[in-house]
Amino acid sequence: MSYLKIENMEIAFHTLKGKFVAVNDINLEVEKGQIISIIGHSGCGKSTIMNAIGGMVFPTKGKVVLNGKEIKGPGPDRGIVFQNYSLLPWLTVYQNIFEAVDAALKNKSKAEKHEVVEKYLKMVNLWEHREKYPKQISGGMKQRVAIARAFAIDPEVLLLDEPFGALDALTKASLHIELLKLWNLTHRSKTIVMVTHDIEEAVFLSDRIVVMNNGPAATIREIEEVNLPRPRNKKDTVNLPEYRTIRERLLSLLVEKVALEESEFYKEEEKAA
Ligand SMILES: Nc1ncnc2c1ncn2[C@@H]1O[C@H](COP(=O)(O)OP(=O)(O)OP(=O)(O)O)[C@@H](O)[C@H]1O
Repeated sequence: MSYLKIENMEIAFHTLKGKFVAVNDINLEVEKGQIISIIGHSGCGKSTIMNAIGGMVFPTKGKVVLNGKEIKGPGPDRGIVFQNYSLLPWLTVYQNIFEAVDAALKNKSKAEKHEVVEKYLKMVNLWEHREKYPKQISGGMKQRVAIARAFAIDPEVLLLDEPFGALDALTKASLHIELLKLWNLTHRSKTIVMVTHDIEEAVFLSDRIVVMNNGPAATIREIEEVNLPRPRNKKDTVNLPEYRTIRERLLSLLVEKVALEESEFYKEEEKAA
């Protein structure tokens, strides 16, 4: 039995114009410890699927099962990292992580909790910056705090919704390595589901990539297996022929869609002329 399983899921929203089906007929099985990315055009339901795993939206058909139990709401077994960092501005870097650890790790003593915070802050090279407030650190540093916090509270599943979306290429590349470092530190036992628009990021990090069709009523178009060797580093991995093959395949899947839509647009224009 799979660790995380999405079965025949439809998610519809009630809108002023009636029922709007965002995603339909979603079937996905994820093994424990895998890193999965979901990619697709804007509005194809990537965040909706993530939110269903997070227990923040509910399937209108089908179900999401984690570790044998149907997901009925949010829980400490799942940690979420958003693009906008979601740090509390009135707390320091240290306090932002400590508050979360304090609330989540109920069985640990205060001293053990401080050890956890220190360990993860050091892992993401932010120990020196622990007394700063979010407004005093860069976007990349904030994202590192958010990721360290997510790992520190030790959820079994990490849900990353475009976690590196707003960052420049260099910061992004170093955060990819930080993420894999943290994942290795936990003996690759954490299951990670990530939404991204960045094909290269998806290939570099993932074991499998879910490519969505466009919405409404979006479905899974294809699931690509990424059998690149681990541990991965940017320099070697991006030069592997398999890396390029998967990247090209994903590009053609996503760009083909844009090309088709564009040709429809021009046909409509011709008709109108
Ligand atoms: N609460 C809601 N009520 C109504 N419609 C919604 C709601 N949440 C999402 N939708 C719609 O569902 C569709 C999928 O949205 P979702 O945010 O999951 O897409 P996405 O693939 O993550 O998009 P993006 O890449 O732009 O972030 C969109 O058409 C969106 O407008």
